Amino acid sequence: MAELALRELRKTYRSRGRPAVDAVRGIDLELRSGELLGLLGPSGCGKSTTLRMIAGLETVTGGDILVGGASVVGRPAQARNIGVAFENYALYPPLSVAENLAFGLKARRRGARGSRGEVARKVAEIAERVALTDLLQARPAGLSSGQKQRVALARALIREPDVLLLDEPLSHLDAAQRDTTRRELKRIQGDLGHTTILVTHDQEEALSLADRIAVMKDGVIQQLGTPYEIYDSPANVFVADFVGEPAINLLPGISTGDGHARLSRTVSFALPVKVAQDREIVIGIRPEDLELSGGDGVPARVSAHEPLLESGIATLALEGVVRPLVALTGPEVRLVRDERVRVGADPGLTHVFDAETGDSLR
Ligand SMILES: Nc1ncnc2c1ncn2[C@@H]1O[C@H](COP(=O)(O)OP(=O)(O)OP(=O)(O)O)[C@@H](O)[C@H]1O
Repeated sequence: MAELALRELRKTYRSRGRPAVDAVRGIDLELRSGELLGLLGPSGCGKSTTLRMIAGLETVTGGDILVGGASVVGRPAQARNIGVAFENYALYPPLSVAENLAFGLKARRRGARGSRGEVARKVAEIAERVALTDLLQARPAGLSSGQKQRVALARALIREPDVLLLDEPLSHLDAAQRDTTRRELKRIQGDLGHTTILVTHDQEEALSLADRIAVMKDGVIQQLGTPYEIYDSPANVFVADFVGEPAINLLPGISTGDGHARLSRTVSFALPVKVAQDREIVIGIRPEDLELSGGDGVPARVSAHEPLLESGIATLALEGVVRPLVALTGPEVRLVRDERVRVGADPGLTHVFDAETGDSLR
């Protein structure tokens, strides 16, 4: 396995008669050998373009890509030793699973093809790893989405790549398959220790699989950190809003200068840091960090309560505040519409952002 580094990587798509699209605007990333990095962002943020440039399927407008310290930018895809498992599987329908896997091996070894025995041994070995042994003679059409996904993964792995690229590996799976395949993927990646980039728009996928996450928007990395760092200390409003389910409450307010944010004439929350008086800010409080208490706290009216099994979700109205507040409630809490409650938040868990730039002020 090798380290992977992206240096100031850029991509501008130019097509005649159309404005140029700056899809990737100077990305810097360093992956340790064996690390799994999640590249997370909304549709159109440049994730796939980044992956395709690393794989050699897309030209680079600027910057460099280094595998094990050596630039691969000038090399064609087949000479990069990078394994790619794409969203749409790209399996060959007339071939059996075993043949699809062997094909992956041969495609790279053109000229220096391994012996038949060696190919068969590698196919058997990788099939065992990803639990495909019983399906080696099946055709792709007869497989479930999760099984097809495992074949695509096995085909990328059989090349013993220096770097593994996974593009939305779980997006075609139903909820139950996604859970099991995600666990399998984590186990396999952990066992084999490939340096891996996983592209996804699904925060759960990124949070559960990745050692570190790079959150991307408009071709720029907004924040790079461990899942906990991203979740606990979002660098800006975009990251705070993109990561977390239900989404963080983001409420515009004015700093009072004495460690509070005023959200309306009667509603204010304590801030984790001192902010200059009259500065326009946005406070962020995660639904799970709000406490419904009988004692102190801000008066609120319940506008809806969804009691789920392990927890509930309360939607609350604060006096004079336009946006509703969403709070997670414990399994024992029963609320009715229009009930009056008090809601509070630990200032240590409250986030504060500049209203204009969106940057965190913590
Ligand atoms: N071949 C192309 N020609 C022109 N523009 C492109 C091309 N491919 C992608 N783009 C544009 O580049 C930007 C980034 O696209 P990209 O597919 O990398 O984003 P993404 O984050 O992977 O989104 P998705 O998850 O929807 O694939 C988008 O604005 C997209 O429209």
